[in-house]
Amino acid sequence: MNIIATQALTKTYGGGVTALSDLTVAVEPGVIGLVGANGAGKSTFIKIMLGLIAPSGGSVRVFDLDPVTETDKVRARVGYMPENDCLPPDVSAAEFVTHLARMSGLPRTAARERASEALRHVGLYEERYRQIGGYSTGMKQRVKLAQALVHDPDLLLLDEPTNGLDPAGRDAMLALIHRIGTEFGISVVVCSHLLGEVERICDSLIAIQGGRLLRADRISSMTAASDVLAVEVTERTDELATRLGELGLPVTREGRMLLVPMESDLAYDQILRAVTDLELNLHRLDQRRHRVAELFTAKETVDV
Ligand SMILES: Nc1ncnc2c1ncn2[C@@H]1O[C@H](COP(=O)(O)OP(=O)(O)OP(=O)(O)O)[C@@H](O)[C@H]1O
Repeated sequence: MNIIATQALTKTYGGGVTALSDLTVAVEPGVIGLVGANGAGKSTFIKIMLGLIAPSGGSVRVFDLDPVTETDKVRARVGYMPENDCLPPDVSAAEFVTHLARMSGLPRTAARERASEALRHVGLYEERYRQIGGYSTGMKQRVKLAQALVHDPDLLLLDEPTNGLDPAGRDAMLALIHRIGTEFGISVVVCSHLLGEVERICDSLIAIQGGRLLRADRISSMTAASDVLAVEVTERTDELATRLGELGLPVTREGRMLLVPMESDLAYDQILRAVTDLELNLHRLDQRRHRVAELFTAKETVDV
């Protein structure tokens, strides 16, 4: 079953900015990366799924519910971690997360227990009675994640969860998200402009550019083997390139690697023979895999 399905979803803001255009996508459960450059329309998509803003055209269903007319039902099943800093500095994490649990409808005692549990899951149990204002950026991001988890949702929508974190903090946050997705059985949509980050922890990707869908697929399909052979020798790469050229193979060089299209089954054997004839040490010879970054035509659109 799809957890999210859109049909020709479009959002035009006042002033004529089209943030989403004709977006049709069906999303299965799992850890899903929503990637695109700044301004691609990721936050707009998330806000529409939460019923915070209405689409200008097309439709969206979350757990087969309409976020516009069944907003409460959608929010009961969805946890949201916003991008911006939005935490009150003068209360403790325990008080804040308990308060949000109460707002989601839990009785007082259950709310307190669930808040402690959510803060334990994100690694803030020991620090939960300290005021949020004294927390580091990484701890604040964890509080935001805990409040998204507190009402035991089936889907988490995380908007740029690694924002402002140093490399170690990023790794820890990504590991935590991956654990939530795999161990808790909650589906997670991780929204990011950093393709390399989401690629590490997601099963599938939705890539958008300028509000339009580039591709939605499992990462394993996106990185399927290509019809190009990559060959690398430990030294004398130029000599091998010349020899392969003489054999009529169209060779291109990429750093220390030579790339040869597999136009026929012969290419593989010809390369091996050339390496042997020249008495070179073969470092690698394999079918090159597609890279997810190839999705984005212009290199500068995402940081890989
Ligand atoms: N409330 C608004 N009014 C007018 N234009 C808006 C509004 N919110 C977003 N936009 C515009 O819509 C486009 C998509 O913005 P959105 O925030 O959804 O992108 P994003 O992919 O989340 O980018 P970022 O990573 O920078 O948050 C941008 O051009 C943005 O300037």
